[in-house]
Amino acid sequence: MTYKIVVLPGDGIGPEITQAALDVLEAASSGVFDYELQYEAVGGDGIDQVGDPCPAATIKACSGADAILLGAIGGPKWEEAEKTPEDGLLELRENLGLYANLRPTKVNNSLLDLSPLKKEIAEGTDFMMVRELIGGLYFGRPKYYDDKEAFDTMYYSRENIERIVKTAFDLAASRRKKLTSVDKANVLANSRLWRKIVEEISEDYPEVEVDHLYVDAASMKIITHPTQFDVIVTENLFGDILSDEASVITGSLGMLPSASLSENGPSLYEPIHGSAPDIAGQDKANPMSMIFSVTMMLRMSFEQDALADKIEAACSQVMESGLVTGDLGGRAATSEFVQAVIEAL
Ligand SMILES: NC(=O)c1ccc[n+]([C@@H]2O[C@H](COP(=O)([O-])OP(=O)(O)OC[C@H]3O[C@@H](n4cnc5c(N)ncnc54)[C@H](O)[C@@H]3O)[C@@H](O)[C@H]2O)c1
Ligand SMILES: CC(C)[C@H](C(=O)O)[C@@H](O)C(=O)O
Ligand SMILES: [Mg+2]
Repeated sequence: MTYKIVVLPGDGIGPEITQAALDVLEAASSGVFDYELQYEAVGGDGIDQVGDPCPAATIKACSGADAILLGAIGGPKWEEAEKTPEDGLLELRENLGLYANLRPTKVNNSLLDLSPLKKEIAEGTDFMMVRELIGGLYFGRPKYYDDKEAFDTMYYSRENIERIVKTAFDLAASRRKKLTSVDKANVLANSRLWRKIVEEISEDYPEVEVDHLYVDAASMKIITHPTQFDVIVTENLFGDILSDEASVITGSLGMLPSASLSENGPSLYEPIHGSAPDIAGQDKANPMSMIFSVTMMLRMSFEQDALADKIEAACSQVMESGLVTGDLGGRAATSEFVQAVIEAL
């Protein structure tokens, strides 16, 4: 069976790390996993190619794919566009119904030196953030600003909260059976409903231990006690912020992948970071976020666990040898790192 993977390289370092990860996949998968790639435009690339950051052809191709890989979008060139690359990304997520964004923070205990945290704090960190991806302040209407005032709308329906919370409970039940729900129920109406629904659904999952944290305290505990977490579930904006914070425990934002799931359609895999315009085009980007996005795809969309393990083992071996990119304190170029991973396969 030949699987169809739609590839959206995007902008900035997006195309560089996408190519790097696909080179690794090609070298590792020969004779084991058969796939074909279809490239489509998104973000600034979509604006440049067809005048739209979320072209209809891209949505159509994604809908018919077995999985989607996205590099990153955005950059100064398109900041003033009528429809920005970021608008395009949100439109893509909404159109594909990608409601659950899974962002794993897992520390490799043989690479503890890469973490800015003390070894004894970072060691054993392994949690999954489940970020609601198509609701909340990002999508609520009205949304408006002029020179005198601005407003955004934070909106969640019961159905949308139930859907993401159930996904998080299912995940916790398959892991270490601990779920932390992060909200701001001491201030926000949205969070009050969120917390109530988490409590209701917890009755269906007696084996899962549940606790609630306010988002400000959560941001502190993620850094001081990262091993205390198993699955974290939170709304869109909180999840955006907390996951960039969490990534640092592994050593760099350039390490974190994600999987975005819909109810029936294909899943989309992308790094959690952006297009890094400050290092784009310089062969400096850490491709690990994209390589891990590919291994998440292999596991979650194609049940290719052995292939994913093989790729990750080769990456660990290279990083353990000290060959890492600048964000992790090393000097390796992206191309040099990828070459070493391919040799280690
Ligand atoms: N999903 C996405 O495509 C996505 C996510 C976040 C930001 N963005 C967009 O990206 C653009 C830049 O935003 P930003 O600078 O705030 O965030 P960013 O995530 O692009 O970069 C933040 C910092 O992390 C570094 N970094 C990120 N990924 C790295 C990697 N793989 N290797 C090494 N270093 C890496 C960058 O060099 C930069 O110093 C903006 O247009 C923003 O809207 C897109
Ligand atoms: C670019 C932006 C719209 C996006 C988000 O906020 O979701 C990004 O920060 C992310 O984390 O994927
Ligand atoms: Mg973000």
